[in-house]
Amino acid sequence: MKILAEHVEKKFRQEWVVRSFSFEFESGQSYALTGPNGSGKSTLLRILAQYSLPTKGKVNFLQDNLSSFEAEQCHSLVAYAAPYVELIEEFTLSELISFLIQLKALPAQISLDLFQQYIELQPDKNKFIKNYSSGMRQKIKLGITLLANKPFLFFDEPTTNLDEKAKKWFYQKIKEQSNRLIIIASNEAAEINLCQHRISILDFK
Ligand SMILES: Nc1ncnc2c1ncn2[C@@H]1O[C@H](COP(=O)(O)OP(=O)(O)OP(=O)(O)O)[C@@H](O)[C@H]1O
Repeated sequence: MKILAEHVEKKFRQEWVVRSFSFEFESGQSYALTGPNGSGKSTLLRILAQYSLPTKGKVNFLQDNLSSFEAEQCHSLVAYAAPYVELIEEFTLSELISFLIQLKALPAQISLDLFQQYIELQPDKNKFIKNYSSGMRQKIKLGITLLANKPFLFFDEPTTNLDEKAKKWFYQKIKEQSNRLIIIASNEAAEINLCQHRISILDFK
């Protein structure tokens, strides 16, 4: 599978954030999207995930035979973790996992125990998500994204709020991926170095 971006441009009022971005992303590969604060990494990441529309140009998700997925299928191909993608704060972790399974955002076989083992956290099962620490919430978001049965994984500043142990956990989980297409928007050297390819957004201004 591929993500094909063709002549993508994005303008907010008078500000061009991305100019003429064309790129082919392939399954089994990982890509770091880099650039200084405010350069447009998150904006471009959302467009590539088809969460928002470009001002000009287009993004297509392609099947192995290179035909495009139908627009209504695209959403089901993406798992996305970012500081601006919120968890449902009023749920406990157990309720959150059940809800995500119902939405098909997590596979049916994921249990609370399995999830906790995967994220290497044993938080209080009855605690509301809003009462978890910011690092724990971030790890939960990353766990949900990694465990989603989706071919395209998007991460925006994934190790924000994580301690060293949790960062190493995340790096290891990314290294274990082989068939998925991974895009990480980041300025962190360790996250950028995890990826096989590096794209500087400043080249598309
Ligand atoms: N909805 C919006 N309306 C107006 N301007 C926006 C909007 N979203 C983003 N911008 C502007 O687009 C530019 C790029 O923002 P973006 O968040 O994509 O950058 P970034 O590279 O991800 O930054 P950071 O590293 O700080 O997270 C900024 O000038 C920002 O203010």
